[in-house]
Amino acid sequence: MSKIQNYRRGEFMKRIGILTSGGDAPGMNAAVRAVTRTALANGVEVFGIRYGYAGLVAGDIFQMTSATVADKIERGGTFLYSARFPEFAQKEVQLKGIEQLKKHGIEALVVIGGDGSYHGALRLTEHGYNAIGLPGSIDNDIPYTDYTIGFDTACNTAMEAIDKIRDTATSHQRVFVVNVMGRDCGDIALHVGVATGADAIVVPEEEYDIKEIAETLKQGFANGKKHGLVVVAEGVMNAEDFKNELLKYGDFDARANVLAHMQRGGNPTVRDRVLSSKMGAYAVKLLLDGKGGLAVGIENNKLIAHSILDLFDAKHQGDYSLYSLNKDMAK
Ligand SMILES: Nc1ncnc2c1ncn2[C@@H]1O[C@H](COP(=O)(O)OP(=O)(O)OP(=O)(O)O)[C@@H](O)[C@H]1O
Ligand SMILES: O=P(O)(O)OC[C@H]1O[C@](O)(CO)[C@@H](O)[C@@H]1O
Ligand SMILES: [Mg+2]
Repeated sequence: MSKIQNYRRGEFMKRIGILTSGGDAPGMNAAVRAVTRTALANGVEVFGIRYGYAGLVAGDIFQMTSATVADKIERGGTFLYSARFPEFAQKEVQLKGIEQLKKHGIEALVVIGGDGSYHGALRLTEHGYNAIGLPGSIDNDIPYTDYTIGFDTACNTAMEAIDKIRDTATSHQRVFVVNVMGRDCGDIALHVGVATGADAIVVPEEEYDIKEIAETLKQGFANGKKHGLVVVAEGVMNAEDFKNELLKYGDFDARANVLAHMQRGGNPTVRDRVLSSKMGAYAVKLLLDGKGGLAVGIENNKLIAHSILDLFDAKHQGDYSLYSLNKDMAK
């Protein structure tokens, strides 16, 4: 792996920085709080960096106290703000970011974000600044972690929205095709589909047969069901297009619905707050141990840290047993 600075625990490390990057996720604030409070408890000063890597390069950096992170654990979004800043893939831009870190005496960084943000963290570590990544993304698309920060909240938000959709679907005996987020990952669709009793779940990781889905829906109505529900991961197909395809195989009264960014907002659930708190504290421990270029994860309820490099060769493994489980229950 890349260069590692060997700070001794608490001895040389005086200041760390923290930023949030990529798509925001509920629980990011709880993670920032955990990092800040844990660092302060270990005698390390903490600097917040606004607007992800864009703010790092621009020098939008401020010292945080315990009070800065008060009243934040329950809030959605990220109070440090986020940004997509593709310029950070360029070495000269990364070096500008490092100049800012040096200017503020910041010796190491915690980055909360997705796979793109991890690339930035790895580059900083390679340039001699230890950076640790925390998986902040609603998509649950990051390898070597069972769950990402924000996934549970997003699933609950989508589930509640679909429960409401079902009220109107039943009243009118309609079929609803609902898009949930997840870009190229079907985890939100799988979990939410099972939790809402969907007739079919469509995810990028599994083959689907639209004719078979139409038959399941028809059978449902024949069995006395008063509504139909198909949960489609956004990466597979737009809900409107999927609905139109479905109508080729069945004479349904159907509607399409895209839940979109509402899934990214809202107060984090207990699970997300606890996960964020554990991961944030662990990231500080790793930095105090002189480690960098690592991504924090949780596997079988145990905190782990993997080289970020390993993550780029791996693919997140979801619980695909949910797919067949749902198929059986939809019959
Ligand atoms: N190859 C790279 N090298 C350095 N920095 C990168 C690289 N790729 C992405 N980044 C930085 O990380 C930021 C976030 O990346 P991206 O937009 O891919 O989101 P993400 O972290 O993967 O989150 P999500 O996919 O969950 O929204 C980018 O805007 C950029 O600043
Ligand atoms: O509109 P934006 O910010 O580009 O993000 C949309 C994407 O972000 C994600 O929510 C991940 O954060 C994806 O599921 C979605 O495709
Ligand atoms: Mg990403």
